Amino acid sequence: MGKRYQSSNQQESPLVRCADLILPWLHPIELSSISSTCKALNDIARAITGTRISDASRLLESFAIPFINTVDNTPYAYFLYTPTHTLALQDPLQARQPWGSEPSARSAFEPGPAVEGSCGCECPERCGDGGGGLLGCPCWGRLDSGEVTRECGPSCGCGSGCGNRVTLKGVSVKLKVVRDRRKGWGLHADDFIPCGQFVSEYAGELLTTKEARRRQQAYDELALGGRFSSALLVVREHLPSGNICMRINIDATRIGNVARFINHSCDGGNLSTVLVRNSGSLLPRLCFFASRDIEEDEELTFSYGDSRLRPKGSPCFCGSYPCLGILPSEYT
Ligand SMILES: C[S@@+](CC[C@H](N)C(=O)[O-])C[C@H]1O[C@@H](n2cnc3c(N)ncnc32)[C@H](O)[C@@H]1O
Repeated sequence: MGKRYQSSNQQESPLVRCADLILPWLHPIELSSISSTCKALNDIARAITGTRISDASRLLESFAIPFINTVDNTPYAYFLYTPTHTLALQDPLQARQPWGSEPSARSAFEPGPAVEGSCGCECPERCGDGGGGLLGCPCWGRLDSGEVTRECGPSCGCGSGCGNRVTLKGVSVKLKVVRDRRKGWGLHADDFIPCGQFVSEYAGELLTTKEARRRQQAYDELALGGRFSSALLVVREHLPSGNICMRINIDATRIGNVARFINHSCDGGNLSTVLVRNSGSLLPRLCFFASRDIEEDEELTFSYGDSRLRPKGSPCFCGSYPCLGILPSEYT
């Protein structure tokens, strides 16, 4: 394309190259019609950007979760939204999801694997209605460590109003995604969150360990180029003996929910993680609960791990008193 028509940040797309060949042949009326079409498209693109800024969750959560940026001109972060964990896609870079026009309040991704033939509870519409409170429901339970808890799920007879489906209803509190000059985007409370309140699942693609290692290597290389942050989390579920019994790799980098914006804090932050097992689901889900009362506007954080054990990370800007200055790197 003739450099005359190319603005400094314009990529030479096939469309622009064709335009350069075709436009010089047009009558004035045709040229002006093309010009007004471009203005209309520009208006539509601006409106879509505005809608995207207003809700990171694409209407897939109960409350809109806006992006707030007062530090630079990045309007929002682009990723595909899934409210719960989902099977890995062959090529997540090619996957698309409409965002910013007519609402499509339905996740397009396949939920995590189910246990075939499993049976859940046979409680009426709400567990506990049959007497005995939630304690009477066979799905209810919490291990002594408090790190794993059980809930009703796909194989249960109870309905969505059951009180033992706390984490299955998606993000349950008002949140916002706020830009920080050094940490990038971060998740903040947009209202007071009481201690013990369920906040969000860590949703993303479920990967095999081989695929997790492959992707982590690719992400590390991209991160060397600067301005790329990945969100691949490895969860290790331990037996009481302390031996690893299961590892779950959740990648929220391309497909995930707003928990992908939760930054690290060396003091452990204000969120605790709990593995929730739902009757009928093969894999547990990693869920965040408030570990203390959280004030409106406060950033939500948790500990990514101990950076003394994995000292290869980039600088940490958590600002907490015991900050070690290094972000724990994910060990895949
Ligand atoms: C799961 S993402 C969190 C969201 C991320 N800030 C973003 O903009 O998408 C993890 C990345 O966030 C950044 N990050 C998280 N906690 C940080 C901290 N305490 N200090 C500096 N950077 C942090 C790092 O780039 C890290 O790789």
